[in-house]
Amino acid sequence: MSVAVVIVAAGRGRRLGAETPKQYIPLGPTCALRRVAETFLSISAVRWIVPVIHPDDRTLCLDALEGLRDARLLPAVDGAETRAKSVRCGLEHLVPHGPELVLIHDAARPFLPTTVISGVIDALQHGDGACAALPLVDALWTSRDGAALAPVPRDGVWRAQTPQGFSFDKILKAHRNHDGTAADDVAVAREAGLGVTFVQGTERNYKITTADDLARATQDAEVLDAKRGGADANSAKRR
Ligand SMILES: Nc1ccn([C@@H]2O[C@H](COP(=O)(O)OP(=O)(O)OP(=O)(O)O)[C@@H](O)[C@H]2O)c(=O)n1
Ligand SMILES: C[C@](O)(CO)[C@H](O)COP(=O)(O)O
Repeated sequence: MSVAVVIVAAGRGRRLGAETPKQYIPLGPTCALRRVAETFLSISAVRWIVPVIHPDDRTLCLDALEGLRDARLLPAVDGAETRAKSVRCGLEHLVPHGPELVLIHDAARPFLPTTVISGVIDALQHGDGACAALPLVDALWTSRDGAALAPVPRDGVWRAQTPQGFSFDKILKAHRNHDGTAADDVAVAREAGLGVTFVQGTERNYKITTADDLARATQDAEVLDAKRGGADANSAKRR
């Protein structure tokens, strides 16, 4: 199965409110966009990767991806004013390549384990759509003016993550028929009547949305890079 990847990175990070869009903020030596690109490049089934960026971020993107010399990493394309419209820009760019499957991932989720990617690809052998997700564990409430009103049943409620993967032709058609407002691609797929299976995500694959998330990501990057540095040093000693 030929697999393409769309990395959506055209957002402005308004809820974080930093000067630089969050996908380009250094997390240790490398930013979220580069971490995500490197993770997908480590998967041999992946044949094409297209980053979708804001037109104002061309230089930031070139700096972020500098030195990643791999023909599978295609030049970045411009996104649009909503996430769904940005995804569509990426999908349209992949049309000439004719992939069978496409994985769509947020650049703002920097710590994506390769096992989650494999889980999504595996699930696509049996259906049109698959989404990394986690069952909800906290109690859910409605409220008014900050006061608790009523509990909301949480059985069967999931928190969607990315990657969200699909048969390429079907999700392209779904996006072409969609108005560009959906929060994620599962919503676009369901609107088109496609089946989507949830596969096991992980808490590590969180999205940087707020300042707390950025602080957490900065710490996680330090721990992860230290571990990797240790592992690299050990394997060099064994050689
Ligand atoms: N018009 C948009 C909006 C979002 N995204 C991307 O979609 C992912 C998830 O979006 P979100 O966390 O909402 O990012 P932002 O839109 O940047 O954040 P905010 O809503 O706080 O402005 C991010 O990787 C973001 O770059 C995109 O490519 N194009
Ligand atoms: C695509 C997504 O990351 C899945 O959780 C999410 O829908 C992005 O939406 P947000 O509302 O901008 O956080």
